[in-house]
Amino acid sequence: MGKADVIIVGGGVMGSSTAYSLRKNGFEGRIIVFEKDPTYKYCSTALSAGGIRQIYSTSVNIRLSRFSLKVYEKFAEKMAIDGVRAEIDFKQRGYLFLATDKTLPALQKQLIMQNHYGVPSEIVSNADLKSIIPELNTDDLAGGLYCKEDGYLDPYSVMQAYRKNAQLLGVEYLSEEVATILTEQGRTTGVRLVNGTTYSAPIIVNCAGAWGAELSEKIGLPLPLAPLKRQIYLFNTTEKLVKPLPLTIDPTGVYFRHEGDQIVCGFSEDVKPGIDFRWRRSSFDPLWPILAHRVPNFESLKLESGWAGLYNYNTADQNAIIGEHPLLNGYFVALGFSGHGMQQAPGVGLGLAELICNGKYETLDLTPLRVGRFAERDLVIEDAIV
Ligand SMILES: NCCCC(=O)O
Repeated sequence: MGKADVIIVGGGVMGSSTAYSLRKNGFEGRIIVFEKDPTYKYCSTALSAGGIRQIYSTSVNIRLSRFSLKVYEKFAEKMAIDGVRAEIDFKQRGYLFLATDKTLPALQKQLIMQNHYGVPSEIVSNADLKSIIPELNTDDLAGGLYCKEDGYLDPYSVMQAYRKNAQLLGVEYLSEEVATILTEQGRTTGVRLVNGTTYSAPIIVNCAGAWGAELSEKIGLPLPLAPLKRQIYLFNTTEKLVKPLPLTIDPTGVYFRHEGDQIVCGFSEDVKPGIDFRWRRSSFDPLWPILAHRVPNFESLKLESGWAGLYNYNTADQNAIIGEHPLLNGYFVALGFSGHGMQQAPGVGLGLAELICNGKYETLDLTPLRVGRFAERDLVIEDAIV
């Protein structure tokens, strides 16, 4: 039997940010991260669209995302190894929610809370929209909510930088799959791997993403989570846009941004919950007219490729579930990010590390995202879920 002080299940961005932050917070014990797929082929981090925004409607999401964005701004230098910067291609080209007459008042309300926490978001007019995206069709719009500090980055590079830095600090990564968490008298005692080996540890952190719900359910602690397929498309336009795009969200929910010279776009389709990575070209058909209506240059687009990833979707309130489980000592979770995990990973890792090392949050209060909120009927109602 192996022995550790902390076991983290899942080595994606959440698990790796947590492992790294534990070390940075002075945790000296043995930390093992079990990652079943070291190629990260199906990991939600690697398949994410990489949008980084602070424009949310709830205090906890705004604070957590703002903290994380500030980390990303200095990430390349801070995570450099042997003088080699950890480039993450963070392009602060802004985030833009386009609004109709109907949706603008809700965005105006969000703005007050965002500005209160120092987020430099602003309500922009149709004329402003034209200066941000000169080709935009604003005929049916009433303006938008824009934050120029926001943008997009390369999620895989962020995850790898956390992983490499954690390893340099002595965190062990083992390419094994955890079959179940072991418990005894109301506390965690370790994990059993699919290969039959057991590892003991007083603290287990479930960062298993889309597979995290199943792991929790096996020990009788179901969480309101479901994996949902999300497809992303990459296309070319013959007529290039004159300016780089912010990550732009159409009132229909279709979003798009530049990826080099190409455009990445996505949409949260209505799908049945389940593990499904099949990318279908035909799913793009309904998006094309929406894109062509919004930016006439997209009329003649050429769909090049795409991929499908999974949201670890919180079916109760579409927000992260973070912290120690109230019914099992030593069992911590960071799950349910519902498509906004990349925007929060640095803050989540730090928060969990503080909670594990010191028994409380110090830098950022993430209590609103606690596991117990479902039983307490104290949900976090967030209006800005894409
Ligand atoms: N979740 C896809 C990217 C858009 C957003 O949530 O900001």
